[in-house]
Amino acid sequence: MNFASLAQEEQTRVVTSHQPLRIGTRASTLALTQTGIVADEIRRLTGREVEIVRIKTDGDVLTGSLSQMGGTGVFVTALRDALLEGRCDVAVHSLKDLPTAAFEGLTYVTPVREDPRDALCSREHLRLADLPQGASVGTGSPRRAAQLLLARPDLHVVDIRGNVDTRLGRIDASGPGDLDAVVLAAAGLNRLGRGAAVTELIDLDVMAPAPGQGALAVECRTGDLATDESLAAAFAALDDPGTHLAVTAERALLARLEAGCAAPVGTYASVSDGVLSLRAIVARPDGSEHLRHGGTTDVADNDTARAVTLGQGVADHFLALGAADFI
Ligand SMILES: NCc1[nH]cc(CCC(=O)O)c1CC(=O)O
Repeated sequence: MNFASLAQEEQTRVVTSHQPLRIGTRASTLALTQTGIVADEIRRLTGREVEIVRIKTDGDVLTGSLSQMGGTGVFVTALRDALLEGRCDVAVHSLKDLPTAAFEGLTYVTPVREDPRDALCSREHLRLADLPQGASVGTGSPRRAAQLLLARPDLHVVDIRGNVDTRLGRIDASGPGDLDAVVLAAAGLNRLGRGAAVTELIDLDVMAPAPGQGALAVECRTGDLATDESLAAAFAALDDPGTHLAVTAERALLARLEAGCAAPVGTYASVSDGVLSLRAIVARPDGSEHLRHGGTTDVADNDTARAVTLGQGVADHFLALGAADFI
C-alpha cells in the first residue's frame, strides 16, 4: 500500500473517532511482557483504552539458526507491515532486533533502557572465570561467541536458539540440561522476572552488548503524531533522551559497518553530564582477532546528529583497520 494514501485514510479515522489504541506485538512471552509494560504506560498517559494485537513474524515461524537465517528484521517486518496497513497503531520491538535502515513512514521513541549487559546463567552457579576447562556454553550470537572465546579460549561454544525458557532449559533439570551455561540478555530475563537465573552480569568491557540491547522501540506511523494529540503526547513522555542518544550512536556504528544484528559487533554508549561516550568491539566469531575502539562527544538532549557522527567515526576507525573482513 502506498503510504501517502494510507496517511490520508488515517487522518480521517483519527479525527472522527477515539477508538482504542491497538498495540501490535510478537506473541512470545518476552514480547508480550515488554508490550504489556508499554501498554500500561500508554493507557496511563493517554487515558485511552488499549488493545493488544498479536502478530506472527518470520522469526517466530522459521526454525533455523538465527545467525543462518540471514536477512535483518526477521522479528520486525511483519509488525511494521501491520502498522503500515493500519492493523495496529503502535508496535513494540526490542530495539536490537530493529534493522538500522530508516523505515519510511514510521518513527519510534525509546523508553528508559533496562540493564544492557549480557548475563551468564550457569548450571553450577559459576562465574565465567570459574567455569571448568572446556565447559559448554550456549549462544546463537556470533558477538557473544567471539567475546566468550576472547575471555575463555578453552570454552566450547554451542549454537542454540529458542525462547528464554527453552534456552534456560539447556542448563536446567526441567529441560535437556546438556550445557554448563548459556548467555542471555539481562534485560529479557529481568522483564520476565527470571533474574534469579543469572549467575553473573558480565562486565561491559568483557562482553560488549548488541547495539540497542536492553532498549525498546515504540513505533507508530509518523503522520499520526501530527493528527493524534494524545498519541503524540504519550510518545513524547515515553521517550528517554539519554537512551535515545546512546542507541542512536550504537546503531550508527552498526549501520556504517553494514552489519546486522547477528554480526560480531558489540557496542555500548551512555550519556553522563552532557557527554555521550561509546565503546565498541569488532571480532571474528572464533575470537581469533578483534579490534576495540571508542570515543566521546558533548551532546544536548535530542542532538542525534552528534550521536550519529560519534558512532560513524568509531566505525570508520574500524573500517580503516580492515574490519570489513571480520563482518
Ligand atoms: N534476539 C532476541 C532478543 N531480542 C531482545 C532480547 C532481549 C531483550 C533486550 O535485549 O532488550 C532477545 C533475547 C536475548 O538476546 O537474550
